[in-house]
Amino acid sequence: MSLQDLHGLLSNLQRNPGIPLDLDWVDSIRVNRSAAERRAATLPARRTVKKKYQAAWLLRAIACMDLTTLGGDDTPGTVRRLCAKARRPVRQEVLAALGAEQLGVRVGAVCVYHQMVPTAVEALQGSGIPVAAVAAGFPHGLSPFAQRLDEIRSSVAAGATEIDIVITRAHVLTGDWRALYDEIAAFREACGEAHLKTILATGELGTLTNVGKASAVAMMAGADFIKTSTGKETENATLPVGLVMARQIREYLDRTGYKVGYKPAGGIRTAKQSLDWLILMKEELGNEWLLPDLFRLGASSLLTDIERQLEHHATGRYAATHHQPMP
Ligand SMILES: O=C[C@H](O)COP(=O)(O)O
Repeated sequence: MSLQDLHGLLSNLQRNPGIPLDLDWVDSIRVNRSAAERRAATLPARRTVKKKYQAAWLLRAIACMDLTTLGGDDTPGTVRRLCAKARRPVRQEVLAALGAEQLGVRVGAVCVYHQMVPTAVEALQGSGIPVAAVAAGFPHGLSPFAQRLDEIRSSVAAGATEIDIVITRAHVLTGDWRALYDEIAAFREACGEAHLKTILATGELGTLTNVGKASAVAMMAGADFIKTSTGKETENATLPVGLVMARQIREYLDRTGYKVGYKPAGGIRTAKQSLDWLILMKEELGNEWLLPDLFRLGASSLLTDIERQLEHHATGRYAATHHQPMP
């Protein structure tokens, strides 16, 4: 199956409509941090990707990547260059050497601030690559609620088909699950047909138990994806957090029959880290979560290292980083 076909599967997935808030379920969630850390530590050690398959796995990581720029210094020019990279993330000669020219390699989405949505939509026209916008007072989620809803609607009107919202961390830290549920459900409604990715900012939630509970509430409220971090917290995506969230996704599937996607984001910079995340998905959720409709890696600089590793697979040599220019 080509990577284009994988992207084609996107539209066939039934969206999670959400379910009523189930507080008994939320109360029952308890996470033992040391057990989660031990299990997460064994994942990269127990399962490695054999060298001959590594290039294919790295191409898969690219297909699942939300290529991101969320800088205060973003300009239409840098966003256009990023979109050009999104269309052709790996140099032609590297793909040719890997025998992967026909795969149609491209990224999962391009993720930008609202201001840059029209530029990205125009630059990606005809590519089939969705534009994701961060919204709802990103990164802290503390602007007036009505404004956060407006922001979502404006990004959808501008052409974003995926909306990455942030939650009010205080709702989690005070255990106000009803407020969290209502907030996310309102964001989902404001998204309309656009897919809702719910950023939990896990590094600010205090405990893994809170991460588990917030994951469950977000899915109950209708999140299409749950996502770890904004990339702006001190602690971003970690494997123990990934394990907790993946297990909640599995639990939600078992109880409701709905598949919710997963997006680790923030601090994922090396090809090796991207393989660790793919292994975690395969082990905990199975092969369907290795496809862009259910898995994304949010990253601003990961592609540079993946391209470097692919070049090494293709030629046996490492190129200087400046040979894989990013905007
Ligand atoms: O959602 C994506 C993150 O903002 C990217 O974080 P990063 O710059 O650490 O890769």
